[in-house]
Amino acid sequence: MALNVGVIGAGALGTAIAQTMSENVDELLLHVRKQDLCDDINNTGYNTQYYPNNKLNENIKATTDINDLKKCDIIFLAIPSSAFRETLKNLKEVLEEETIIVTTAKGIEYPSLKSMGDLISEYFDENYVALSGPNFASEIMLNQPTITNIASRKAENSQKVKEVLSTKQFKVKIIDDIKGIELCGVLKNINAIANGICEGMNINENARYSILTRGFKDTIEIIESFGGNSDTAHEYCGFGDLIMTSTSSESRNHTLGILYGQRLVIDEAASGIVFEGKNSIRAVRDICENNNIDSEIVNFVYDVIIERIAPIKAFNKLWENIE
Ligand SMILES: NC(=O)C1=CN([C@@H]2O[C@H](COP(=O)(O)OP(=O)(O)OC[C@H]3O[C@@H](n4cnc5c(N)ncnc54)[C@H](O)[C@@H]3O)[C@@H](O)[C@H]2O)C=CC1
Ligand SMILES: O=C(CO)COP(=O)(O)O
Repeated sequence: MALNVGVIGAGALGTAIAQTMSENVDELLLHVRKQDLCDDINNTGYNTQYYPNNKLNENIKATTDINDLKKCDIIFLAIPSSAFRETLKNLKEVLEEETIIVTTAKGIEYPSLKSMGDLISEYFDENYVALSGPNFASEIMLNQPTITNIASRKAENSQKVKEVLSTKQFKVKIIDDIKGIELCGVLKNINAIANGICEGMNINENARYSILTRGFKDTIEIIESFGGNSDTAHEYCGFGDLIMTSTSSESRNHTLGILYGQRLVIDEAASGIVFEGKNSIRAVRDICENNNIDSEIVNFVYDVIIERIAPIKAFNKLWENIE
């Protein structure tokens, strides 16, 4: 394929989608922050930090120089949402205005309440595409069957991104709801934490799945209030990702919830693990307040994680109010 494609972020997801797309392009540029990891990838063919047992395809070339991305038609940002603004500022110095930027991050900026797409359009007009779905990176890396959704403001951009991403195993479905797709990714993380807290406390399954049902309903309400389409909640990026991450021990957000539910507090910053949901709680709570939405699930997660209220006390309040 003639398109030049780059990925920024050689972490779990960036490496996995680079591997997938390298099937479709002549050369895939993978931007890495650290020189030693960049050298490892180029010299050994392994991302020794994230996937020491999976050989990368030979046409993946790592670089630490952002100027190398100048020639890219499409750039995927596979970095945490907290790193978006700084990265976009740097990219603005080197990229052409028409470069398509794809966001994979499931986070939101606080206190601006801007989505990653909103941030991209601050620097690069409307040329962005959002990607989200039930997509554990470890499975994508193993070339296991996966579907994702993408959405954008320009149909031709979605089409180009679909072309570079699609393989026999990795399917891409275009939807027409840029607001909804991004919110689904953010809200499923809050639900994953909520269900993790309940699991950590050993709350019974009848209650846990009722809470998940309520979380799905709240997701729809929040999406609609933010100008999204409720149908998006029924997509892979909605229902699929919500259920997957709320119930799977592979999810970092779900695991974080379990730890809080067990009252085991870890040093999250020192762990270096990306817990997007934790960083989104205040933003989602503000979105609810601004739109007069009273989400018991959002309040529950806020009470336990931010206010540090005892999980059982927070759960009793949730259960009293849930209908
Ligand atoms: N891991 C997964 O299964 C999936 C992750 N995502 C989303 O993708 C995003 C990235 O997640 P992961 O790849 O899992 O995280 P990760 O922690 O595995 O990788 C993050 C990458 O970003 C780089 N990075 C961190 N701070 C940076 C900064 N300030 N400037 C430039 N680069 C920086 C790191 O060096 C690392 O290469 C998150 O928003 C996550 O929610 C979405 C779908 C699946
Ligand atoms: O978004 C994901 C899979 O779709 C990954 O979820 P976690 O960030 O909770 O691990």
